[in-house]
Amino acid sequence: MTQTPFPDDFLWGCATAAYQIEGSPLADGAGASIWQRFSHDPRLMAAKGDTGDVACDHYNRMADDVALMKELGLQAYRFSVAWGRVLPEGTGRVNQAGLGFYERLVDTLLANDIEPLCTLYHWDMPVALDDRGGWLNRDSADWFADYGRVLFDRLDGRVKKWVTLNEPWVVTDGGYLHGALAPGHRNMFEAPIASHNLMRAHGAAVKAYRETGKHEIGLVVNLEPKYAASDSPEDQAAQRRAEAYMNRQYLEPAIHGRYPPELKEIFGEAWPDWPAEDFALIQQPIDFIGVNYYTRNVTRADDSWPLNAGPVPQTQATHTTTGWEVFPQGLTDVLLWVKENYGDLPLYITENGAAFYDPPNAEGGRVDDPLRVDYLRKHIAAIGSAIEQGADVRGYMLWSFLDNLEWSLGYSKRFGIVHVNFETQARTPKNSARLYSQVIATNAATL
Ligand SMILES: N=[N+]=NCCCCNC(=O)[C@@H]1[C@H]2[C@H](O)[C@@H](O)[C@H](O)[C@@H](CO)[C@@H]12
Repeated sequence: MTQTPFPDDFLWGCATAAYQIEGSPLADGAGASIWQRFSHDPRLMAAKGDTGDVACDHYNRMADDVALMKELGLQAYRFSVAWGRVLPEGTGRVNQAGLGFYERLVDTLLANDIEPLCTLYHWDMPVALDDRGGWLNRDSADWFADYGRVLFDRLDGRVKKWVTLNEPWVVTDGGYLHGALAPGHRNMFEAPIASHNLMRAHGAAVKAYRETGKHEIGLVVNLEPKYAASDSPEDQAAQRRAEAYMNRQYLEPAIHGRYPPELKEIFGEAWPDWPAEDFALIQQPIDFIGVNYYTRNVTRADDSWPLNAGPVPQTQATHTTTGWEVFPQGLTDVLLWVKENYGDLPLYITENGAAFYDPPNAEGGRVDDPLRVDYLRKHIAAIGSAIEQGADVRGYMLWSFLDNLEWSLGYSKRFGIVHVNFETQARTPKNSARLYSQVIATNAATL
């Protein structure tokens, strides 16, 4: 066994998101989100009948869940705020009961020596704002900044690491281009507009934070390294398009105040001429980049829409139940790619994990999940390798603490290191949770 020690102050935690775990989406005056609407629409939801009405019932079980985080030795916990709990109409009136839940969550975490990392937007826009155009409305930047101010004013200081957006790529590719996620639009002209307004909103929220904030704020992007299938010019160009579309579309404007040129090539007439002043807003300096890593993509030229670039199936590799290749090297590669392209901003792995079939094991409530244990060992070692090569990685938020609602795929895709029996709401740490506790205790990767 080889041990790779991590930096002394490396932060080990887990990540979740409001709509995926909380349940009670309309409790205590909360306003419905686009996921409340989407999950109840059998025409849209792939896993028909799987809604966020109960989920992991975390809204009612928060204290016990935090106690379990403490038992596992978590040092940090990345959660998201349901915008509609705090601002039921999205703007204006503050729902103190909703804000109070997050205040209790933060205080309970701190009382258990667990650092809170708070994500403002993890996909659940209030329907009241979606009905006003949602991310297609340029006013969304102001709506989002005002929402951020409510949270910054109440929680900054207790929360010292803020995230504006979780994965703007998934929000627009899933919600506006392909329609697989809320709000379920399929429109090539809408996707760039939603993307751009999301990034304007990111900038506006960072700017609002700098008015009073005394700590750190960053952006979380999902990065999937693209490896050209061959040296052919066609595959090389396909790799550049795929990398620009998923991996550069958000970091380029946030860090460099520009878009990659491939996006105009991809979207053509659907790619607007953006007002120059928008980039000054988007390019607000941030304190860290959050990287969500799950898998890689071997990319070749094909006739798929809209990229004319698609994956080469890696049939020999292990895959998760979401169909993603297990490829730990991609995590090392993508962390070094961020360093090379976006400089030495501190990095956090804000999500990494895998869904596998986890047969609950009756004996003593154990859940044996060897594939996830292996996945975590290898990906944590991959981070150690990136750190050894100069990447300034400060923490790791494992996805996810609990089995939860995997968006349109429902509850069958289990990412948790803690098994949830959705009939009884019983929580059972899996063997992967025990492994993670050891990693945290030793502050080292062991392979
Ligand atoms: N093909 N392929 N490529 C992989 C692309 C991954 C894009 N999806 C994510 O990153 C989502 C992120 C989300 O924050 C969380 O809310 C989700 O539960 C996890 C698990 O799905 C991940």
